[in-house]
Amino acid sequence: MWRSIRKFFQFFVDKPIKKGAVLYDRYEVISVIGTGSYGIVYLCKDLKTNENRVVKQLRPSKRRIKKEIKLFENEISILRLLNHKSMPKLYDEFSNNGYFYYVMNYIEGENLEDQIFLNHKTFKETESLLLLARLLELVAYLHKNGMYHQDLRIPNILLKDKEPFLIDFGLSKQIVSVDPICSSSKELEMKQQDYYDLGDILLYLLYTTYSSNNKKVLPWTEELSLKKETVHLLKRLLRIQEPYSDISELSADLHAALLSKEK
Ligand SMILES: Nc1ncnc2c1ncn2[C@@H]1O[C@H](COP(=O)(O)OP(=O)(O)OP(=O)(O)O)[C@@H](O)[C@H]1O
Repeated sequence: MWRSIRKFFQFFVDKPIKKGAVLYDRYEVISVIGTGSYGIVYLCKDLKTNENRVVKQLRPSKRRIKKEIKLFENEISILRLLNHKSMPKLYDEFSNNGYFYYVMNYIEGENLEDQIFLNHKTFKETESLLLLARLLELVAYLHKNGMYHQDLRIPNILLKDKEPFLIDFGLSKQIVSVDPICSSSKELEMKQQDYYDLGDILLYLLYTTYSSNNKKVLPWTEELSLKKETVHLLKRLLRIQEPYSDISELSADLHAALLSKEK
């Protein structure tokens, strides 16, 4: 009962801002390009520079919830630290009448979830591993700089001409390491969470070519016909076997899988 009242309330309060409205006297709304659990994302025109920008607004229904404001602020503080062509660049942040916004560059790609489920895009084994290798480079950049994404999922990856971009840093963490050589148990835990999520993404990609009339659901090890190196990689990513504790080991196994012949 309370859930449906809350949903009804959110539906009205979270109505997106209309096309043509100008935010902060500067960003003209062109369209809504995404809605997530805590943000509404607009494509806007920056009237000062004439360039397209993306403005993310904290959902109005969440603007009085401390935890949600904290997540939004956390995302901004992580974006401020990023300096990578395949990750968003923060341009501006503002609040207006108690609503919170930040501004980033527009990445013209489509998210991987829509590509798979709406456009029915498929990825063969080698293509899946190659995409994983590109994602691993992005994760390596974050980890090297003491940042952990912690929400690597298919809706948080945009693909533009086969190049992946990482977005949605709301749950990301930054740790200033005391010892640059040895990572603390917290760092290791966060690292392995990102690796696990990469394993989950790889499994999504590999299942795009799977079809069967079999009504019985079997484990992925039986449903998918994969190279033994890919199975080994997945088992370690998904912690079925000893999890990876550093990126060089993971990277070596990924390259071994890429180099071996497809079944
Ligand atoms: N910089 C960008 N350029 C282009 N599209 C973007 C950009 N940022 C976000 N989007 C689009 O908006 C959607 C929602 O963005 P985002 O994941 O940041 O919102 P969210 O509310 O944090 O979502 P979630 O429910 O995953 O927490 C994305 O899936 C993507 O399609």
